[in-house]
Amino acid sequence: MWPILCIGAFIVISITHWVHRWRNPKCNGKLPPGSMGLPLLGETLQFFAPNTSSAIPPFIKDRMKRYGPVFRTSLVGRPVVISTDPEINHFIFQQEGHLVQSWYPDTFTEIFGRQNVGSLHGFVYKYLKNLVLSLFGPESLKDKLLPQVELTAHKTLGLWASQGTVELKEATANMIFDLTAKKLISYEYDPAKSSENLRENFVAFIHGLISFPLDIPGTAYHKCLQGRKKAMKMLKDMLEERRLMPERCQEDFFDFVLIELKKEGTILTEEMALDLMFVLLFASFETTSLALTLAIKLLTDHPHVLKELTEEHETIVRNRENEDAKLTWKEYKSMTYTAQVINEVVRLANIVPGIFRKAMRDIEIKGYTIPAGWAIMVCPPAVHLNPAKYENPLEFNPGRWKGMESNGASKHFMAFGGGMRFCVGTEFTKVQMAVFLHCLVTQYRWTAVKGGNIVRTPGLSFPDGFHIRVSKKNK
Ligand code: HEM
Repeated sequence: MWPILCIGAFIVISITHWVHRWRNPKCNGKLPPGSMGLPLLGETLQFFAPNTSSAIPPFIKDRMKRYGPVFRTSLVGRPVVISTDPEINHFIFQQEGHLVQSWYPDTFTEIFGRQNVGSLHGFVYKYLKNLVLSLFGPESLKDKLLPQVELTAHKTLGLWASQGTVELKEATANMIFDLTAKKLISYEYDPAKSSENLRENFVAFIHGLISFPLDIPGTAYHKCLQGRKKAMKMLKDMLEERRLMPERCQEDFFDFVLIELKKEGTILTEEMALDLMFVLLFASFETTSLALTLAIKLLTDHPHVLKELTEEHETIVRNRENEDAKLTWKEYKSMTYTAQVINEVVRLANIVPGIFRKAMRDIEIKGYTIPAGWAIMVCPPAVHLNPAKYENPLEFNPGRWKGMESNGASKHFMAFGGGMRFCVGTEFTKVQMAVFLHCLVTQYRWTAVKGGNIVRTPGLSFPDGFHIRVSKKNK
């Protein structure tokens, strides 16, 4: 009897001690206020709970009210400090490689690969970043990508006009995926040649990425992992096939990789190259298609903005010697109001609801200590919807960006991140959005048919899609 009682008491004391330790983590200073939630689960379920508003996510807003702009919590088994404070966010971005390091939950690494650019640091990271910039940076955009983007937009819009209704999120994602896949690996899906479509493996990806990490059949996360496996196999097979082909000069990213892998002392590995291709394919189409879908939804709901935008683009066409000439870089750079519309769309879209870092040592900030090893989540929606900075923050008002069109990143605008890890695809996104809008408003009109409702988990999604009917304008 006594031994059983003793064992029982020992178990109760151990669990109580463990729960107490969970709720009151060790810290060599003062932790930010907050709750660590339930043991192991933390506050993960509340964080991922769907909501249909475009305001600051309820999870964040409630805690800002209760604890102030910086608070602690636990997400997917990790202690996290969440910052909604523009000064702290800015400081964190500037500390990359010093006090903090880019870090994402293990689930992200599982999906994007251990050698993906977001998980690499130091000179290997710099090497990969330069590689991406050579593909999608300003020089490449100006000389090669701008005409390709315009051609793709024209072709796509022509196709849509010949169809009944189009579900915009899926249709823009397909358009962008095709363009990026062509640029990176010269991939074009041909059902006559292969039953496997690379694009199909990326379905519902953003949903799975920012969802509860439960790897069992039926969950979004599981679907995501299965998609990654199949996509990686296809990419690997394609690279193998290319290796067996006669050497050709550099036409796409695969050619570059094969040349680079042959060099003595190269730091590029096949795994790194494949993870990079996967990340770029995902990052380019999933994010920009959400931004474009929201842009068209907002333009549909705000005819006065659409009118001003259309006027800007019609003026560009009118001022040309030949109206059918191709868009030039100078014309793109002259799209001032369009740039304001794009900034306003990405401010409201909050496509990336959290940017993660890991504290490399104890960080003292505004009277609090963030312990070494903890995750830090910078929260862009809280910054973008701050009424002290953006009057009527939920209003779609592109004019608020007048004079600040070329805003890269600032303490109050971090849709594309900030500091050393600032998004390398920013200008590519802006070119794609501006050129697509140019082709759309100068040559086509559209009407909304159904859908357009938004859900955030906390990543943005359109659960019923956004269905529109497109027709050619009568000139
Ligand atoms: C609306 C469109 C986009 C949004 C909102 C967006 C947002 C972001 C954000 C917030 C980051 C910073 C992540 C961090 O600091 O940890 C980032 C990084 C990154 N983005 Fe984008 N992005 C977009 C489009 C693109 C495109 C089109 C590409 C591909 C060409 C791309 C490729 C990348 C890459 C490779 C990184 C990692 C950079 C690094 O670690 O230094 N993004 N993006």
